[in-house]
Amino acid sequence: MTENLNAPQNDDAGSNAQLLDGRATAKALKTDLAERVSALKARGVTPGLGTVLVGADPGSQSYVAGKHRDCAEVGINSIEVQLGEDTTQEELLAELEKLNHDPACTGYIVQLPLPKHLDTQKVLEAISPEKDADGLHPMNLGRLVANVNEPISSPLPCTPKGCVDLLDHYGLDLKGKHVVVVGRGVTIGRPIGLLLTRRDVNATVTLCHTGTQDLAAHLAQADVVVAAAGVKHMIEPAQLKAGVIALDVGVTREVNPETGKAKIYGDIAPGIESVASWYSPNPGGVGPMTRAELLANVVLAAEQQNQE
Ligand SMILES: Nc1nc2c(c(=O)[nH]1)N[C@@H](CN(C=O)c1ccc(C(=O)N[C@@H](CCC(=O)O)C(=O)O)cc1)CN2
Repeated sequence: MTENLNAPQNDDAGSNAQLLDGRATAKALKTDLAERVSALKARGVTPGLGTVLVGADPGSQSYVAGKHRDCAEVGINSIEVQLGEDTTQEELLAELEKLNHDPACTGYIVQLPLPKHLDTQKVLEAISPEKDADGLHPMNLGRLVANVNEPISSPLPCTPKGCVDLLDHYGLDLKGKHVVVVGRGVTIGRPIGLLLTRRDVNATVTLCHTGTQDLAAHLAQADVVVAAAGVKHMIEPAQLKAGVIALDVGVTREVNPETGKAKIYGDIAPGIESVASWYSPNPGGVGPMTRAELLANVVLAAEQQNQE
């Protein structure tokens, strides 16, 4: 993190709210990744991303399709595994075993959430840690907890890494800032606290969840809010301090029954521009960063699996 852009403390702070543009930042990241992929290809190595989708949830289908479009954009090969809703745990584990041994697959993900009859934790544990493109295998999460990055740099969970890189891209310095994270899920809420409290970021983090007694009191104190509960518009901008940096991460996807079109809603209700100093919209903020970070993990894995 570079320049220090302290949150304004005055009442008209929101009039100059600036956009944390995830689409533009992800594009820049992908340009850099495409160069690294070209360098790998020049050495005869083509990275391959595998995705495993169980069932036909329209949101998950759309995210997986987006991941493969991104792969094509930067030159990564795609391996798509599509399984029926009634796939058993054993059948799913057998598919993962195939990917664990497939030399064309550098890294892969299992799209979440899984149908309820499947054991998500056991599934994540069955992914080879070296091919864990989501950074959600317990060994990789454990390395994040232990803050070990040498000699091998482990894959980091994509959404938290996307948040950190988005803030970094805009030169926002979180040193000494109080970050309030809302939501304790394994893909965002839990790991982001670990990233933001590393010495290179040096923020102070409060993790709020459904058991938090006075969420409003925590929100009112926050210099930075990471809203990752997945509850549509649960946070009103008026609950936040003037000058707050707001990252709207949670996703609620609603389909209009008349048009059949899906619309995305974040966790923060409309109007954040009038309160925040910086804000990430939803859509258009952390979502595209999540996708770019997935590619980054695949490229990193390919580089590490083929060290000169
Ligand atoms: N295995 C995983 N499953 C899930 C993850 C994950 O990181 N790994 N995160 C989410 C879904 N997700 C990635 O899979 C994801 C969500 C949203 C976006 C995105 O780019 N959103 C766009 C809007 C897209 C739209 O209009 O439909 C945006 O925010 O602009 C990318 C990836 C749960 N599952």
